[in-house]
Amino acid sequence: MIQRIAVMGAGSLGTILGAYLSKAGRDVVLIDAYQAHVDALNQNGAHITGAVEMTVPVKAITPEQMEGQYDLFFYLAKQTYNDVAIPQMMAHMGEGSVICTGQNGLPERAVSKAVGVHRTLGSPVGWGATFMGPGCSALTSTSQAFYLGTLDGQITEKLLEVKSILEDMCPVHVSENLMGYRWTKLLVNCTFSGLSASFGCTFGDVLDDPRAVRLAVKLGAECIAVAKGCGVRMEPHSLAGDLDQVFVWGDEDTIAGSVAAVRKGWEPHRKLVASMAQDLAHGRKCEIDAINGVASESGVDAHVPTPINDMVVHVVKGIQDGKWKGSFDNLKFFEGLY
Ligand SMILES: NC(=O)C1=CN([C@@H]2O[C@H](COP(=O)(O)OP(=O)(O)OC[C@H]3O[C@@H](n4cnc5c(N)ncnc54)[C@H](OP(=O)(O)O)[C@@H]3O)[C@@H](O)[C@H]2O)C=CC1
Ligand SMILES: CC(C)(CO)C(=O)C(=O)O
Repeated sequence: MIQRIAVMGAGSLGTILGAYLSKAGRDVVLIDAYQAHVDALNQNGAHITGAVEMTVPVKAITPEQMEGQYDLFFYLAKQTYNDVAIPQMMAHMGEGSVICTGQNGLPERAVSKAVGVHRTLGSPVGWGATFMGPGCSALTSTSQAFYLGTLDGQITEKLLEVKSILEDMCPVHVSENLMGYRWTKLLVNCTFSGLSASFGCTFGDVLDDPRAVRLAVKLGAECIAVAKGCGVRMEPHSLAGDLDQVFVWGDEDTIAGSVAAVRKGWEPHRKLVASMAQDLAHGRKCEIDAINGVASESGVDAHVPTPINDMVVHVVKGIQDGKWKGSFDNLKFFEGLY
């Protein structure tokens, strides 16, 4: 039975999930490395703005203040912090404890390597958030969903318990095919998040630029080919639309049809700025290796070429290393590839 819950990494997403679980009366603590944020959460509550407005009293601590065992960790720190955060959680887990990772990419690999497949759940997140400052996060999606599953496809009692906890916030779609959800979310991040980071722009700016939106189609087609090559059957995701209609690469008429479908389907998300782009704007390392980097690596394993994903990794790493800035000038790197 899950009683003690921890949200590990209470930033953009974790502040919001923690607020909903606290509001529902759960025994939940928000754990974050940013002391001023932890102090603000304890003093003023979690202030959620954007698609909802609410301020909820919450309990918050830093990782060093963790005590005893937690039954469930919702893991929402960036994958760039895995080396520190996973051991911190492991020190406070019992045999029956689980980590449910909502991180982007294919994050169950690192978590299950550390704690075992039986203590790993995956929960691709179908909504967006932006950290506004100590104590405050903005919910940037008007509708929200979680997707949930285990690596071995079993629908366990623990999984169903976690489902009912996440339902304190929004609908939860459970499937035996977690990797199907993962790859659809990975496509969302490889396409629009990768380009939002490369060009330092919103999803809407990608839609509006004829070359960028074409690149998004080609990136999506690469992801679908790699997923197929890896034997993954992709599942529907609220942010991605009908993949087989939208991300088809072929002759010019086919590409024009895909571009039109992408523009229509992604219009509601035009204000989103990818969390990778936000990290770069703040001079931080972003999750590029865990996103387009993972698509490229999986392409190598599946013998599927991924030239556009490879180039997104190159461009974003160049921004991260201060070699160039995120701007539409970076379209030049993709010339001749699409
Ligand atoms: N934001 C979004 O819209 C979405 C994000 N995601 C994914 O969810 C994950 C979390 O993203 P997001 O909420 O944006 O991330 P944020 O960076 O906003 O929040 C993560 C928080 O974790 C803190 N942190 C870092 N290390 C530790 C640690 N060892 N222990 C506890 N806390 C720690 C960070 O502190 P500090 O600031 O001091 O580093 C930060 O406050 C990522 O994998 C992201 O890709 C998925 C869907 C949407
Ligand atoms: C799709 C998106 C933009 C949702 O906010 C996301 O996953 C991210 O920013 O990392």
